[in-house]
Amino acid sequence: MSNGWGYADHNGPEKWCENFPIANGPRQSPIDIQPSGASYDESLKPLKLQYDPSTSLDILNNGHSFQVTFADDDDSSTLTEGPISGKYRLKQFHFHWGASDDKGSEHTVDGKCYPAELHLVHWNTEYPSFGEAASKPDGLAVVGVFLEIGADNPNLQKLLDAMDAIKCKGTQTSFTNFDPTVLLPESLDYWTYLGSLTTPPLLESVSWIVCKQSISVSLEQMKKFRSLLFTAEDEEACCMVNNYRPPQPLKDREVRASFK
Ligand SMILES: NS(=O)(=O)c1nnc(N(Cc2cn(-c3ccccc3)nn2)Cc2cn([C@@H]3O[C@H](CO)[C@@H](O)[C@H](O)[C@H]3O)nn2)s1
Ligand SMILES: [Zn+2]
Repeated sequence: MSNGWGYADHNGPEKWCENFPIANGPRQSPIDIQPSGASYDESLKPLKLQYDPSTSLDILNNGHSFQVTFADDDDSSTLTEGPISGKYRLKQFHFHWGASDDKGSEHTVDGKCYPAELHLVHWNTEYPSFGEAASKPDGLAVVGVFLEIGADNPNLQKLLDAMDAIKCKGTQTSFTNFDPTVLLPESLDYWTYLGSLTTPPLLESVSWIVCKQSISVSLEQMKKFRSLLFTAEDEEACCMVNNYRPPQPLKDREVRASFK
């Protein structure tokens, strides 16, 4: 790849293996979740997500998505229980979405794509930092939530209102007092499997926790996501859409369900 990774034909998911050979590794993400192939595991605990809104810091267009970053220097915002052991701190959340409503999610369910997918990224406090944790097989835990076209979702509005200030790559603005709990579905039933980051460096350090239930997003709200740009102010504008990696081979992995 002549320049950094992205989602275009010349630097997109089919090319990432050139600089990141782990792209063809044994535990890559996302995957197509096939509910009939998932085994109910009664030992799986309910997710325990405890977020302190005062830890939200800012919202950034990083040129691949937009992310809300959280202060992670103490245990104020954590994920515990569920399929993991120990305590994981919230680092950031971001989304992946499509150019049209028929695609955009990274995980699929029996081949069904959703228009967008939310990822809440946490790191294992067994390790001193996110960067250290990211290289360990049990270092990260990402909660995935599908977005489905429906009623306007008021809980997305604060994010959407901030988008005018982060239109271009490298722009960011303060984003305080936000509780990501409002972005979770009513039911926290989930599928879980061992996988990877879905963007380079594609590290195989993620316990994936994908919620069965989706949250709603309206057509107008999706248009706002698609108004962001992959490009910086001084570059030819390129709309930020289709920033998703397609499903990868399951290989020798099992998918467990927290529900019957
Ligand atoms: N589609 S998803 O699977 O969920 C995600 N895909 N990528 C995600 N992040 C980006 C990322 C970068 N690295 C990384 C790790 C080791 C060396 C170099 C890069 N891992 N994930 C999540 C993310 C990371 N960061 C920044 O990673 C830096 C390197 O560790 C760290 O110094 C900064 O403090 C932290 O802010 N922010 N977000 S998540
Ligand atoms: Zn992601």
